[in-house]
Amino acid sequence: MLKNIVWTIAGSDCTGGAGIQADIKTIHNLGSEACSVITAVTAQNIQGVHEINAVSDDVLISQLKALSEDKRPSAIKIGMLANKRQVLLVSDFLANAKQNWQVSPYVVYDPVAIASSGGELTEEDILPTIKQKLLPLIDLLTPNANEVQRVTGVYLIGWSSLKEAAIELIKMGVGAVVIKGGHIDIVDHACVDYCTDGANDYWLSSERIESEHSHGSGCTFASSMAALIGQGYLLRDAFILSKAYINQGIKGASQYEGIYGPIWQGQWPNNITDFPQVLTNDAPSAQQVDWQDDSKPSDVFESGFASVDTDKLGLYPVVDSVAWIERLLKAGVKTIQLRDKIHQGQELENEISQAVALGKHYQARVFINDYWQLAIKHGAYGVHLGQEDLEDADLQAIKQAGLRLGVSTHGHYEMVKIMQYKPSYLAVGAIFPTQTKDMTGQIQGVETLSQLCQLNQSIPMVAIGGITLERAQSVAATGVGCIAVVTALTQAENPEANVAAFEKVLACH
Ligand SMILES: Cc1ncc(COP(=O)(O)OP(=O)(O)O)c(N)n1
Ligand SMILES: Cc1nc(C(=O)O)sc1CCOP(=O)(O)O
Ligand SMILES: [Mg+2]
Repeated sequence: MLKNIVWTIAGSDCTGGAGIQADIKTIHNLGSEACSVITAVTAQNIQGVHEINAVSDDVLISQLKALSEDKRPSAIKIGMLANKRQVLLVSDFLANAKQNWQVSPYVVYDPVAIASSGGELTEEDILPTIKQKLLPLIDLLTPNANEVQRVTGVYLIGWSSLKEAAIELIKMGVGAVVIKGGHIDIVDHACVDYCTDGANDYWLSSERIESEHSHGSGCTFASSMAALIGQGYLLRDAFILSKAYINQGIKGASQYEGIYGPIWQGQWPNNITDFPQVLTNDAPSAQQVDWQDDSKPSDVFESGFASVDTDKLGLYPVVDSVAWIERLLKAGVKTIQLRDKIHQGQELENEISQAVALGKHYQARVFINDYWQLAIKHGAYGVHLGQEDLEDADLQAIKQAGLRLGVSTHGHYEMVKIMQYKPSYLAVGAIFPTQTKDMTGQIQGVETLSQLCQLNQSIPMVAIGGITLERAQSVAATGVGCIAVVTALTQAENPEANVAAFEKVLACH
């Protein structure tokens, strides 16, 4: 299989802990192919940076040229640029690549203005040139607190100042920003990281890990972002995965002796304890860091939603009428959803009450999509809500009525966010492209589904989106335990035969 190629344009760190060495280990360990363009050879150790030997213009250009010929990347990570000439050369190169390459590379820049060990990494003040020439070509900038302050002049003294600084950076031309929380001291027990593309904001909070061994964490984070976005992960998913990678790396580094050791560039992060919390209004994690002045604790986080009494919900048809519910319950289905996007008013209410009655008759789990008030009124087994639906729903009312809650998620970020609510099940989609709903840009594939199943071992999982009988085996092999389908049954020649065939596949796992 062809690997996704990621370049790192950065300086060599002879200790191996940061710079190009950290980048290559990260990119490789996360499953991409790493190519390197060395800008400088540094001599450094735990005492600091002793020497910087910038490569000549010719040496820099010849590396870029050679790689351009047969190793074009999906993403490029830029770290240390040693002088103004290098900033100009790399900017010219990127401008040309973005304009003329068939596939424009996604460019991540970690503005290593100041080495973590304290020594300056540049020969002169290159900031004005960076702002003028390089930043407008950057898709994602990953500064720490010092770098944010140096570039924007905004001091990070409260959570809203991170937003303020990010807006300044986006005005300078970058596509998206992650402000890393490692050196932000608004709270001392947690590390809060912020990501925005100007339209969407993502906030993560991790318990601060007391360790002296974080050398190379900035390089590792930026390389991880480049590798994951190059592999097709959404910004928010690359963000949470990269943060988990750093947490794993800092914990793994504690085995080193001495001071200021390097972070560990480990394997794919698949331990949920390494993942940060997603900050949402009213969540306990947000209160712990005083995230919002006006947020108030919500009881909904205190306990989980009613259980579905099994960790494997089996085949889960999602249908739009009572007629389909009756037909499929007769065929032996035990979990089903009424997803009625047509009826309104009394007709809709009649559909819901009949669906609930059928569920009771056949002793099956009937979930009602979207209409949580009617589901409560008619005593449904459960409710299914999407991300946007959650914003308007009264979750406490659903919980108090004893209804189960299923929630749609699309990737790592949303799954970790929703796990805080302890729903009755978590749906992941769309696994494959589907004609039933526009899921552009949110196709997960079985590999991601598998990662998500490994991460969440506490809440039953459901896979949905483009799943056919032919694809069912690969989906069930992830350990998901439940397959939700629309067209694989509603457009089948023999839906009853397909029910039996899906159940057979699921029973083998
Ligand atoms: C099992 C299951 N998974 C996902 C969905 C989609 O829910 P949502 O995102 O709210 O979109 P709509 O179905 O309301 O269009 C679902 N219904 N069921
Ligand atoms: C309703 C729905 N929700 C999805 C999600 O990913 O949240 S995918 C989807 C459509 C599923 O239909 P089919 O089985 O025909 O592909
Ligand atoms: Mg919905």
